[in-house]
Amino acid sequence: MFSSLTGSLCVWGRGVGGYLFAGVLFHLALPLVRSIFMTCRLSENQTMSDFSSPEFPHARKAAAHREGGASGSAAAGREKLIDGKAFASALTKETAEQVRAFHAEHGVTPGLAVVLVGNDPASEVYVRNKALQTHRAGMRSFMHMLPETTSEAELLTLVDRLNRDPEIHGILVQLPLPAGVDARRVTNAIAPEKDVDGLGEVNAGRLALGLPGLVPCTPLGCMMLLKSAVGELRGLNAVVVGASNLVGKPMALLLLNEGCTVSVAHIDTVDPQALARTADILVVATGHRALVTKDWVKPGATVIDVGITRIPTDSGKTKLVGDVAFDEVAPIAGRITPVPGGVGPMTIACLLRNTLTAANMSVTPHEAD
Ligand SMILES: Nc1nc(=O)c2c([nH]1)NC[C@@H]1CN(c3ccc(C(=O)N[C@@H](CCC(=O)O)C(=O)O)cc3)C=[N+]21
Repeated sequence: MFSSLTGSLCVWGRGVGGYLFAGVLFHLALPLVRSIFMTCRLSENQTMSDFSSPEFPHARKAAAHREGGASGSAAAGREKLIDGKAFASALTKETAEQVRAFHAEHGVTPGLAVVLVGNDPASEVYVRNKALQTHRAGMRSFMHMLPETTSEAELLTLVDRLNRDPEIHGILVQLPLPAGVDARRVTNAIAPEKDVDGLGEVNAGRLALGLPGLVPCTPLGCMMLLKSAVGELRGLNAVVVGASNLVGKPMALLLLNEGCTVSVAHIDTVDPQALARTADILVVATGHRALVTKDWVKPGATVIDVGITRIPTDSGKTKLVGDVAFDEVAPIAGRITPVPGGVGPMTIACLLRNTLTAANMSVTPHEAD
């Protein structure tokens, strides 16, 4: 088994940081942390000490967070926006530098295989952006575009081949898969050390246990944004709306591992709005556009919008909208991610990070835990 998680040192904080192996992996992780703080400074006019100062223990921070709404009622200014696009671009730049260093040291270029079956529009958006970014980060991209009619057996054969291919360090099978294909079986067939989506049972179990592993890209990206916007999360009330295996569940676990008090609202929750109003941190991942209106949000809360729905506009074009009614929520939120330009770009940047982490694991001898 593998024993590290470079891309999310900052996310796991002391919980999992303590498990990290020294050496090359720290070597990788530290510049990343620096870059994240650097990005924070750029976007928030804060200094690194603002994040680590002992003068801000979590209790005071939580209290300040709860009171934040009073002054946050002006129209949403730019400073309210959590700029996922800028953050992701800094992160990918950092990854690219580390890919170069990794190549210089090992003569290996990290390779990512993406398997897309059929033509789900959300997945196509993702694939388009991802291919671009992979090359930008100096990695190799192996695309497998398969017809809607591809059988489960064919997919399993392909995954098996990719598992054995030494040029491939990360494998991502786009979801959703066509009806008739057991997505769980396919996802789980990916070797855990190449499972850059973190959706297999080994990595999901590791996350649940607070052990290092490959963490699902979207929740990982959300955590990075949260840490940059809020700093210390310990003691804050977090509500995750949506309980999917892809986002909601791993998100809740990451927040729990950071010391938040976490609630998950889902389809059977009796009063999700009332629950959401208790949140200092509100993460919304339901796929229902504009579900979360201002009545769901406590003034001053930090709102992370994972939703991404493409809708037609009056001018006959299309646009992307989130699960949060941005125009009415932004004025009362403390900080908020936009759609597009929020979580989406972070998902891709974290996928590249995870691929580099996986490539590192492939060259670094490590013991079983
Ligand atoms: N195994 C798996 N893992 C995934 O992470 C996964 C998946 N399957 N299937 C499809 C969804 C969708 N998804 C997106 C990621 C980034 C953007 C993204 O970059 N969005 C840009 C906008 C792009 C544009 O303007 O078209 C933004 O929000 O700013 C979109 C969608 C990952 N998914």
